[in-house]
Order: sequence, then C-alpha cells, then structure tokens
Amino acid sequence: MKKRYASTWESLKEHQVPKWYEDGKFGIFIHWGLYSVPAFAPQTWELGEVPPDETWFSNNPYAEWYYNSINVGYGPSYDYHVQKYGKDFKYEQFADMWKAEKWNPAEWARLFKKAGAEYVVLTTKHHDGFCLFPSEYTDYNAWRRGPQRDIVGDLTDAVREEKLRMGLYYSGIVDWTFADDPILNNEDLFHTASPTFAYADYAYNQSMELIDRYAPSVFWNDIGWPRQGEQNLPYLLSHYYNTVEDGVVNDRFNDLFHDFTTKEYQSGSANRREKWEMCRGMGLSFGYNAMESDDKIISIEDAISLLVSTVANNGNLLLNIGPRADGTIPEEQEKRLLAIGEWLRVNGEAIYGSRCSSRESIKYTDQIQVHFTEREGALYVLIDAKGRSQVAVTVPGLRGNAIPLDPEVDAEITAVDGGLCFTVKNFGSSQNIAVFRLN
Ligand SMILES: C[C@@H]1N[C@H](CNC(=O)CCc2c[nH]c3ccccc23)[C@@H](O)[C@H](O)[C@@H]1O
Repeated sequence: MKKRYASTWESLKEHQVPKWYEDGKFGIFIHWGLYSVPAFAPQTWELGEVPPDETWFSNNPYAEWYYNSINVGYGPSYDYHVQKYGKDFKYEQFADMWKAEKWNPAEWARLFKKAGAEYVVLTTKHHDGFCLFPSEYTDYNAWRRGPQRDIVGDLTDAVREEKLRMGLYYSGIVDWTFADDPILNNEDLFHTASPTFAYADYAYNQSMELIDRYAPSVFWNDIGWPRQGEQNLPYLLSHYYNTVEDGVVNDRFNDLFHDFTTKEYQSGSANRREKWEMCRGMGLSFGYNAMESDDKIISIEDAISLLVSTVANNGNLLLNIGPRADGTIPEEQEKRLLAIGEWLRVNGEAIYGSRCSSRESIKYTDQIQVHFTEREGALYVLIDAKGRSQVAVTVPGLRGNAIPLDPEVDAEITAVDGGLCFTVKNFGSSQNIAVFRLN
C-alpha cells in the first residue's frame, strides 16, 4: 500500500531516504544553458577558499554566473564581455545563439552509464531564469528559443532508457528575470533575491510543472526557497512524494526540510550519521568554462579519491559536467568519467550498495588514507595512497585474510600485533586506490 503524505511538516518528516539513493553513491550533475555560449569565468578560487564577499562575487569562477558577473559592471567577466560582444550586447541575446546543434541525448546517457553513475541531475532553470523545458509560465525557454527542444524531456527519456535515475535542479530563490540587483555578498544571495509573492507563486507553479511532467527521482533545489512561498512548501513536497514514491530532496529549502544535506566544494556540512551529498565541478566552475583546460581540472585519481572518501563517510558524489553550447562534452571531462567508470567496474562492489562502516577513516599522512565500507557482511578496506607507487600501512583491529578486488593489485597482507599490515607493491590499474575485501 503506497504511503500518502499530508501537506504537513509532521507527515513529511516520516519520509525515509529511498534505498536507490543510499545504494547509488555516484551521480552526474549537468549545468547547461545560455551561460554555456560565452563559457567564460576567471579561474580564481574554489567555493569556500575565500569569504563570499565582493571579491568573490566580482571575480566569480562559476561560468554559470556570467549574467551577474557582467551585471556588476566591472571585473574580468565584464571586461571579457565588452571586448568580445560589446557593451550593449544583452545576455538575453544568447538565447538565440544557443543551438545545441550537435546534441545527442542518447550519447550522453550512454556515457553516464559507462561512467558508473546511478543518477543524473540536470539544471532546468538556473539563476538566469532561462528554462530548459517548455514552461507554461515563461516563453524564456529552450522550446521557444535557441535549441527549440524540450531539453529536460529529451534527456530524461534517454537517461531512463539506460536505467539511470533522472533528477532535476531548480534555482528556487534566485531568478534574475524577476530581480537582478547585482549580487556582491551572501546576504544579497540568500535574502534579497526575488522578494515578491508573485515570484513565490512562479517558483511553486514551475516546480509543480516539473514534478507533474517529469516525475524526477531527485528534486535538487538550489540556494533557498522564496521566503514568501514557505507556506506552500509542505503542499509542494507532499505532492512531490505522493507523485514520486521514491523521490528525494536536498537541504536547500531555507533549512526547513531535507532528505540529505549537501556540501559544495568545501562549503556546507556533512556528518556520517545522516545521508549527505558532495557536489563540485571538475574545475572551479559548474557551467562550461572554455579556459578550464585538462591541466586545470581535477585529476582522475583525485576524483576517485573524492568518491571513495565521500562514500566511506555516508555521502554520495554528484560530480558535475559542463557541456559546450553545441551539445558536445569536452574531451577532458569525458576522459575523467570513463576512468571513474573503469575503476568502478573493478572495485564497485565496495561502493554500490555499501553502507558506512562503524570504522572511521584513518588519515596516516596527507597522501595516505584508509577508508572502510561494509556490504553483505563483508568489510572493505580502501587504501588511498595519492601519488605513490607503493605503500605499507598497518590497520589496527583487523584480522583474517584480505583479497584485493583488482587482480592486478600486487599486495602482501601480514598479521601484526592486533592488526593487519597491507604492503601494496603495485596498484595495477586502480589509480592508486587499492580495495580489499576482508572475509
Ligand atoms: C551547484 C551550484 N550551487 C550554487 C549555489 N551554492 C550555494 O549556495 C553553496 C552554499 C551551500 C552549501 N551547502 C548549502 C546548503 C544549503 C544552502 C546553501 C548551501 C550556484 O550558485 C552555482 O551556480 C551552482 O549551481
């Protein structure tokens, strides 16, 4: 008998994180839209490295923030815009330049499957207000303009064809078609954005459209929910769960409710006792930044190391790709997805369907960490030796024999006073992370 949720916080609090999300572990985030046409941002800092103040917002590394970055009227993106497009070129003009002429959603979905992802989250409307679906509430959308396609619907179909889960991102509180005062600090971002009841209804109506048209497995709201619309949240979320039985929502609804908490780069909070998700771009940006070349984005081993440390601490990794305006995925991004998929093909039994072990991760040095996961009664030991070709670590309190999941891993395991010493002589193709199953 399907549980029905009432539109009350009490009823919503009964919602459990669905098994598919606990098991899934790895998702692909996609930031695609008008900002993918200029595809420019300065390469400054990771979110959280500097305070979210004027310096950050006028040198914003997020290419998907291009509208605000030119709207502040100074800084590297403003200078780039004037030089490349001219001072009078309006951001909206990108709506007729974005053609997605080489886009093949089935190709994308096949790549995500090969990457070992279990779910996908696509931007349906980012802060610039441009919608990637045929919304009834605005013509500023990809059905009427630019690609003249239901981007959300076409990708949803292709992703589900590959038996992956489809999630949708919505910029709830920031929409620069309603309020576009330049944002230069977090107060502007979280509190003064889109202050009207009219906008709150707009966000509610579009969210209902997305739920009813696409039944997304993840409703990934960003930054916050319109304060004037907080009363309609219990109804919206109960409608969501009553429509999508194993749906899941994040924690960006003004701290009112969540299934899982989020981190973004080093910003945000996470603890092992509750489900959380780490999201980040491969470089400093979510939207494609043409300046972010292969040497400027996360290495394959660091991406796998992030997946392992996140999963071992009860999190999922939502790793972002920023496709080009024409619908192609930059080769350097594709290369990382395929390498993660390769690693998961060999070591995935320690990841998918695993649960956080009672054993906390051990950090020996900055380069050497040991993580643990558990699954079907087996304990997995994941030895991450960044940048080293060999390593010997003693893990206390373990006994029994340990088998490497990757047959190419050459390791010796010896019992030493109350623990096991793992001597890894060769990591094989496992990108410096050797995984052992302890029986
Ligand atoms: C995925 C990215 N999200 C950005 C907004 N991010 C934040 O506000 C980060 C702050 C934050 C971290 N954990 C949270 C939990 C609740 C509310 C905000 C945050 C967007 O500004 C960015 O363009 C991109 O879409």
